This record gives sequence, structure tokens and C-alpha cells, in this order.
Amino acid sequence: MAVTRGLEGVVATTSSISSIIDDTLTYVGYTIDDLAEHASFEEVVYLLWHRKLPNKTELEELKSQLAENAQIPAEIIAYLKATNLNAAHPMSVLRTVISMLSLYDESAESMEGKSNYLKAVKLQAQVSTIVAAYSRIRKGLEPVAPNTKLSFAANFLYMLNNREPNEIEIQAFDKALVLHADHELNASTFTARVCVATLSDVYSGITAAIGALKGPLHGGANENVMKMLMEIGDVENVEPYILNALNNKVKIMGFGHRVYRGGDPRAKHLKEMSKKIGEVTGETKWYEMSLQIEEIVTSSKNLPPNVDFYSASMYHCLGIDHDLFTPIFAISRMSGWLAHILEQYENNRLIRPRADYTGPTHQTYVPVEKRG
Ligand SMILES: CC(=O)SCCNC(=O)CCNC(=O)[C@H](O)C(C)(C)COP(=O)(O)OP(=O)(O)OC[C@H]1O[C@@H](n2cnc3c(N)ncnc32)[C@H](O)[C@@H]1OP(=O)(O)O
Ligand SMILES: O=C([O-])CC(=O)C(=O)O
Repeated sequence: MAVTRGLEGVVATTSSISSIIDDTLTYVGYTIDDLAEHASFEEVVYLLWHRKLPNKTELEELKSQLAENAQIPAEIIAYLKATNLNAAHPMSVLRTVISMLSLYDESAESMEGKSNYLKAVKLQAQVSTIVAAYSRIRKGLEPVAPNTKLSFAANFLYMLNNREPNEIEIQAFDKALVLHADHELNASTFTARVCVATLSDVYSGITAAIGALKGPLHGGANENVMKMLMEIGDVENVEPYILNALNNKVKIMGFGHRVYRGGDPRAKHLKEMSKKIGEVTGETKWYEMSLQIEEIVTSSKNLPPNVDFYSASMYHCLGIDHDLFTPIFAISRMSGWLAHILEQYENNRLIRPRADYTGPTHQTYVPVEKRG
């Protein structure tokens, strides 16, 4: 059997949610550049779930549904308070808590009518509350209740920091959410689809997806980019550090991509925001270091930065804890995962590829007492 390692180039499904053609990313036919410039995250969520941009009434309805469903069960807050949260990675906490949510949802197993859509609304609303609450509880602070008057992006920053964010912070964060929302059949989305294609429930699909996003070759790269920037420490150390890593065949986090060859179209938007937020906060060093890393990696390996590279310095300048970078990716990607899960249910077939067996053959069973 011919094997395609890593399923590279294999077309595994049809989808009308997002596309990557000739290095151009679109959500339902709208380019990411257009959406990054003009759309709010809530509009993008609606677009991914309904395959059309909402009119004013539809948008307001989605916004109020997200606001109404943002509370998480008191039992989950109690669980977080009773657990040694510093012993686990935030993505592990998120994976666990998302799975726990199903225990408090009477319709968790239902496939009837609008049940899965309503679960999607709940999960999208609750994910940001979970990440913000977790982040505060582990610091010994009380969680902040969602502010239903704020936008999705502003409310997350408000729940995280217990202060209303300014316009620049809201704009940057909202744009980051728009840019991360969906990406065709990336590893975590594929994981979600494989899971629900067995007709398992939405919570299981999302729990599986979070596990896949956590890895450093996927969403986990953004936290590792910041780790690298901290290790490098200063602009003057960039060149020896990166050249040494490349000589030793160490992968530089935030570079390369399975699908894009000429570059990730989301990176330029994050680069621009990293620069802007760095200037506003007076922390330009991280952007300058990132710029130099990009120059070296691009010229010596011809590898352009991906979505995870400039998001790291941008989130850092927004004052976000480094280990929350990947959970924040999950807050945004939740919208894409849910769109794909709903699409999978609409036209389902079990996903079950084959493996080319390379182990021993024609073996004869030997009883344990006779084995050497
Ligand atoms: C949201 C996202 O998931 S975006 C991706 C986030 N992940 C990262 O940033 C991690 C770093 N990047 C990588 O590991 C890879 O580029 C991936 C996983 C994104 C894509 O992987 P693949 O398509 O499987 O490419 P693969 O890992 O086989 O690399 C091909 C070649 O490029 C090299 N390469 C790829 N990425 C990098 C990198 N970031 N730094 C250095 N070399 C790299 C590999 O070492 C390999 O070289 P070789 O042929 O000499 O052995
Ligand atoms: O598509 C991929 O392989 C990874 C990626 O960029 C994403 O999930 O946003």
C-alpha cells in the first residue's frame, strides 16, 4: 500500500467553511485580509456557522446568545479552586474542564433538532470564561463575572484583568480572534471531525481537538515562540542563537507550514499588531527580536513565519501570561471546530483510513511458561 506520510496533500473531505488556495485563506469566500480589516469576531463566528455574514438583527441575536451563555457552572469554579492548578498546563486544564461541562448539560448526548447548535453557542460562550477564571484562580484571585455589555474580545480581557480594556487592546485582540478562527483541515479540526464522525457528541469532539491543538507543532508553538524570545533575551543575541539552532537542526517555533509555501497570510496582520502594541506599551524589543529572527530564518531556510510567530510578541505586550497563548488560540478556534463538527454531522461518514502493516507475520503463539 502506498503511504502518504502525515497525510500530506490528501483531500479527506469536502467543506464549505474555509479554503486555502495558492496561499490565500478565505472564510466562506471572504479573504482573511478583508475580514481582518473589517469584521468583528462575532461576525466571523456567525459566518462560519451559517455560511453567510449576519444582518444587524442576526448579529445582535448571536451576541446576546453568547452573553447569556457565558456563565460556567459553580461546580466547575469550585473544582478549579480545589485543584492544584499550577501543576498542570492550562491546555490540560481547558481540555478537562470542557469535558466536565458535558456533565452539567442535560442535552450533552442529544442529536435532536437544534441541540448541537445550542451546544455550540454554549461552548463558544463558556470557553473564554473558563480560561479567564482559571487564570485568576491559580493566582489566588476571584474570577470576574462576564460583562454582558462588552464585545466577546473586550469581555475576555475584562474577565482576565478585572478592568475594562482600552480601544487599542480590544482591536488587537478582536483581530487576533478573527485571524485564528478557522483553517481548513488543520490537525485539531481534523481530530474533531474524526471524533464526531463516529457519531460521538460535540463535547467529545472539542475535547479531542483541544488535545491536538496543545502540541508544539500546532497551536502550542505560540507559547514556545515566547519561550525562545525570553531565552534569547536581547536583539544582539538573536543571530548566534538562531544560527546555532539551525546548525543543530532544531526547529524554530513559529516558522514553516504544511500547506503554505509562499507564507501564511495571517502573519503580516499579527506582525503589524505586534509592532503597534509594542510601541504603545514601550516594549519594542520583542518585535525587533522577532523581526531579526524572521530575516535570518527566511534567508537561510526559506521558511516564512506562520500565525504563531508574531502572535507571541503581541500577546506578551498585551500583558497576557505566556502559557495562556494556546488556550487563547483555542478560544478563537472553538468557532471553527464547532462549524466543522456541525458540517460533519450534516453529511457524516465514519473516517477510517488504513495502515500499511510493517510488523512481523506468520508468528505462532507460545505459552508464557515456554517463552525465553
Ligand atoms: C497553527 C499552526 O499549527 S501553524 C504551525 C505551528 N508549528 C510550528 O511553528 C512548529 C515549527 N514548524 C514545524 O515544525 C513545521 O514547519 C510544521 C509542523 C508546521 C509543518 O511540518 P511539515 O510539513 O511536516 O514539514 P517537516 O517538519 O517535514 O519539515 C520539512 C523540512 O523543513 C524543516 N523545517 C520545517 N519547519 C522548520 C522550522 N520551523 N525550523 C527549522 N526547520 C524547519 C524540517 O526540519 C525539514 O527539513 P529536512 O527536510 O531537512 O529534514
Ligand atoms: O493548518 C494548519 O496546518 C495549521 C494552522 O495554520 C492552523 O491551524 O491555523
